[in-house]
Amino acid sequence: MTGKIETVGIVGAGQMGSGIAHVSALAGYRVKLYDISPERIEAGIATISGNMARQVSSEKLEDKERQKALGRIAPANALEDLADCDLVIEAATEDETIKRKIFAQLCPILNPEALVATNTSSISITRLASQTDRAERFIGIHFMNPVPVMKLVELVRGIATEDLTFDTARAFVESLDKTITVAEDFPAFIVNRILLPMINEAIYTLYEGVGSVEAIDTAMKLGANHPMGPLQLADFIGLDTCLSIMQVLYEGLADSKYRPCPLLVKYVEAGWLGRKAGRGFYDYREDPPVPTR
Ligand SMILES: CC(=O)CC(=O)SCCNC(=O)CCNC(=O)[C@H](O)C(C)(C)COP(=O)(O)OP(=O)(O)OC[C@H]1O[C@@H](n2cnc3c(N)ncnc32)[C@H](O)[C@@H]1OP(=O)(O)O
Ligand SMILES: NC(=O)C1=CN([C@@H]2O[C@H](COP(=O)(O)OP(=O)(O)OC[C@H]3O[C@@H](n4cnc5c(N)ncnc54)[C@H](OP(=O)(O)O)[C@@H]3O)[C@@H](O)[C@H]2O)C=CC1
Repeated sequence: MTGKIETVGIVGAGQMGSGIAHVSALAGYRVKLYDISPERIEAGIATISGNMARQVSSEKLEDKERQKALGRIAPANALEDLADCDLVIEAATEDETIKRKIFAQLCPILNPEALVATNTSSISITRLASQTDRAERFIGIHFMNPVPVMKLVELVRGIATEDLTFDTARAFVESLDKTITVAEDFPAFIVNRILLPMINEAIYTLYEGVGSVEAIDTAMKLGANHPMGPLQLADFIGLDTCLSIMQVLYEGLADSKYRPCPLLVKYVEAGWLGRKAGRGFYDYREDPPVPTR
C-alpha cells in the first residue's frame, strides 16, 4: 500500500528544484514551487519552459503535453501556499542550518499526514528528520543533475522512516520514470561518496600543477569516457555544493582523505561558484567557456 500524492511542493527553485518541478509536472502532479527569492521562482519556471521546449524540438515531448505540464506548475509566494501539498521536497542550498530553518517553518503549516523529503546531496537524513515533527514521514529523495535527463534517484531512509513513507516515495519516483537505488544513511550516500572525492582529487591535481583545467578535463573525458571532465562537472554541480559535500564527508567520516582542496575553498570564498555564477574553473561569460587556469 502507498499513500496518495497529487500535489507536490518544492522548496528551492534553483537548478535541482526546477528540474524536480519539471519531471513532476510532466508526470501529471500539481506542483507548487517556492523559493526565498521570488525572482528565482520566475527564473526557475522560465528554465523549465526552455528545457521542455528543447524536449519538444527533439521530439521527446508533444507541445500539447508541454503546455499541460506548464499549466500544472504554480509559483508559491509563501511557504503557507504549500499547506495542501501531499509531499514537499526540499531542494534549497546545501547548508544544514538553512534546511533546519525551512523544516521548522514548513512542518507546522502542512497536513500532519503529508510527507516531507529532502534532496540533500550529503547531509544525514536521520539528523534532518529529527528537526521535524514527522521523522516517520521524512525521507531522502536524491535526484541527479540535470533532473530531466538523469535516470537515477537515490532513496535514503532515516532511522525512523516508516515503510509506508518509503513505499510512497518509491512509487512517486517510479511514476517519474526514474530508476531507484537505495542507499543507507551515511555521509553523501552512494553517488557522492564516490563522485565527490574524484572531483576533489581533480582539483588537487590542478592545485599541484599536474595539469591545466583543459588537460585534466580532456584526460578524463577521452581517457575514462566521462561525459564531462571533473572540473566541468564541478562547475555544473556548483562549487559551493561540492565544498559542502566534501565538508560533510570530512567531518562525518573523520578521515583526512576527504579534506576539501584549499583551491576549492578559495574559489567558493571568491564567489566563483561555477556555471550558475558565471565563473568557476571556466569563465562562462565567453562562448565557448574559457578555462581559467
Ligand atoms: C551533486 C549531486 O548531489 C549528485 C549529482 O547530480 S552529480 C552530477 C550527475 N550528473 C552528471 O554526471 C552529468 C554528466 N554529464 C552528462 O551526462 C552530459 O554532459 C549532459 C546530459 C549533462 C549533457 O549531455 P550532452 O550530450 O553533452 O549535451 P546535449 O546534447 O546538449 O544534451 C543531451 C540532452 O540532455 C538535455 N539537457 C542537457 N542539459 C540539460 C539540462 N540542464 N536540463 C534539461 N535537459 C538538459 C538536452 O536537451 C539534450 O536532450 P535531447 O537529446 O532531447 O536534445
Ligand atoms: N547541483 C547539483 O548537481 C545537485 C544538488 N543537489 C542538492 O539539491 C539542493 C539544491 O541544489 P541546487 O539546486 O544545485 O542549488 P541552487 O544554488 O541552484 O539552488 C538553491 C536555491 O535554494 C534557495 N534557497 C536558499 N535558502 C532558501 C530558503 N530558506 N527557502 C527557500 N529557498 C532557499 C536559493 O536561493 P538564493 O540563491 O537566493 O539563496 C536557491 O534559489 C542542495 O541540497 C544540493 O546539495 C542534489 C543533487 C545534485
